[in-house]
Amino acid sequence: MLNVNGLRAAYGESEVLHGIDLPVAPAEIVVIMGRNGMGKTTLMKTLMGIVPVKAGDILLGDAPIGAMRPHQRVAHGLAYVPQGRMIFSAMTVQENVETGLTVTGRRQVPGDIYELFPVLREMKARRGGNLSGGQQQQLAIARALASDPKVLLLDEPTEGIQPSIIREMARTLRRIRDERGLSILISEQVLSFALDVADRVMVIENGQIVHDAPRAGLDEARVARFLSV
Ligand SMILES: Nc1ncnc2c1ncn2[C@@H]1O[C@H](COP(=O)(O)OP(=O)(O)OP(=O)(O)O)[C@@H](O)[C@H]1O
Repeated sequence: MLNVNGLRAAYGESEVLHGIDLPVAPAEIVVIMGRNGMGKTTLMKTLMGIVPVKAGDILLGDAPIGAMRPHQRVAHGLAYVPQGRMIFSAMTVQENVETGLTVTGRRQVPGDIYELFPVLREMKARRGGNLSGGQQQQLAIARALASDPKVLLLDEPTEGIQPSIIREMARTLRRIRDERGLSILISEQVLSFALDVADRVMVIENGQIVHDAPRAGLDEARVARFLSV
């Protein structure tokens, strides 16, 4: 569903991604793990078109999207939950979700989004800034789903969220995958969450993929070693 081949990206002269190959199958959840500064956020931003592609291809289904502007990528079915969530804090919960509708032409938030996140239905009229970290993360995912994506990107979704909510988030993401057949790519540092949610785990180090294995039979100790400083 998402196929990335030989992807390179740079900030000015400084190349940060050095040829990433990354296939994400339909309805597959892939978690990219790596320590701070290894290139996870740069990868997400390059996939979204916030950082330009220096070389390589990004295919979403059959469509080459690597030269498209971010909003065109969203229209083709890519959705993004950025690190830090970026909720519009002065807008209500409902208004936040509605900002995700723009590419679909719909006026109303589909009810199944609130079925996934009942707490958001209860809090529709609250300002986004008044929600807890876990609720804001649900809101950011709901906003991304409102654009009816084929591929969902989440950058470090567990950051600043308590362990019980992290486990619930893993369940919800698997449910979204099962119900919608969505492909999901997550960047993460928390190994227990990756083990809960992933079908495949990859490790990025200094802008290169250094490990790639299915969740079943994953050598957890080896992945943990990559994550320790
Ligand atoms: N805007 C920028 N300009 C120049 N260099 C940058 C910029 N953003 C990130 N970098 C550099 O790119 C490299 C990868 O950073 P990136 O943020 O992608 O890592 P990360 O794995 O997402 O880390 P974190 O977990 O801290 O978010 C780092 O060396 C970082 O210093």
